[in-house]
Amino acid sequence: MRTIYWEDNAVKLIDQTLLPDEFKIITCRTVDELADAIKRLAVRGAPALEASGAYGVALACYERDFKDVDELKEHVKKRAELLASTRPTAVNLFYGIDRVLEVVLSGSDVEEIRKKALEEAERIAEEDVRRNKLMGKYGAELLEDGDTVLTYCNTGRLATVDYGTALGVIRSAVEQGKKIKVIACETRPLNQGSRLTCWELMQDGIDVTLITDNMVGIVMQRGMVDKVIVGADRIVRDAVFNKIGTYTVAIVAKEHNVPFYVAAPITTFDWEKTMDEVIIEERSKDELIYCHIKCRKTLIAPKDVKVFNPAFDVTPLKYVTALITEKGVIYPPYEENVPKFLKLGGSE
Ligand SMILES: CSC[C@@H](O)[C@@H](O)C(=O)COP(=O)(O)O
Repeated sequence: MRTIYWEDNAVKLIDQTLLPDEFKIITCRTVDELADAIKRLAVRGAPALEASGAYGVALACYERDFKDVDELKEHVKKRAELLASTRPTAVNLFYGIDRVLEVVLSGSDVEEIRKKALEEAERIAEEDVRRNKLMGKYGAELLEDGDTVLTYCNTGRLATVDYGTALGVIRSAVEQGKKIKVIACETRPLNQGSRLTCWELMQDGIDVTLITDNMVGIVMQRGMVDKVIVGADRIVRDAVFNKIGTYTVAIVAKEHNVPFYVAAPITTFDWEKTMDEVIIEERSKDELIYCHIKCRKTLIAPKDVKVFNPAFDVTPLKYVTALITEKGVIYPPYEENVPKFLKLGGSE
């Protein structure tokens, strides 16, 4: 089933804060509800955020009655602003919002706009699944039978509409009959690796071993890792933004000559920008000082301790062996090669 979908004039999504303990679908009938789900990471992962932004703008068209088309457009613009304010780093969120908003603003009839906005959102969701499969196909060529792949955060079907980016590459290699083992990092503070990646891979019968984030050094030093594949929230001219901790993994991989691959769709590229121009989301102190799943109120640090909690970090492109996209695998020099791939078109 899909991570996020449209049903009965509402956006439905798997609540990722509860997994693996509980599998629950949330129904968002208003943009406020969807914005809240995005902020508290009930839906997360750059491509899933792209679909969330797209469905969110479509949802704004259905939220209430409008006396005319101008009133609808004003309402939808405000709702789009709210969606855009939820999370700043993953560029895909803005891509999804803007694409559907453009459809809304170019329409001239309320019913027609509603229909076309929803069709556009559904198209974006379909494109995500298609491009993940393509990324999987291209990326799987980099994996050999018997490889152990280390991955970080969750880049699977839960982080996308379906199939996944970095996990999609692993999935695709396994579908080709290759024996692949995965080492999943826990990914503190919200444990997307231990809670989501391990759950997803085990559901598919893919061999996965969980480690804490501070075990990356020892597994590389012992030669237990053949390749690293991670996803991305934004790829700029000089760096990859991804879940906090990715940079450390990249440096350790470089030290041990382990190839470090990043799998992401073309809509994750923001090639006009450089690393200094991107906002890194800082999240609540509570994520570090409390046990945050179910036992939310158990202190695991002194309540008054000072906390720094950035959600993402910046990995300079010099650490990246290749970028896996739905258009193919891009190798350095990126300055020269990425623009050629971007010219091949958007998300397909
Ligand atoms: C295919 S998902 C790629 C990235 O979005 C993923 O690695 C990541 O960093 C997600 O962060 P999150 O804070 O869980 O949204």
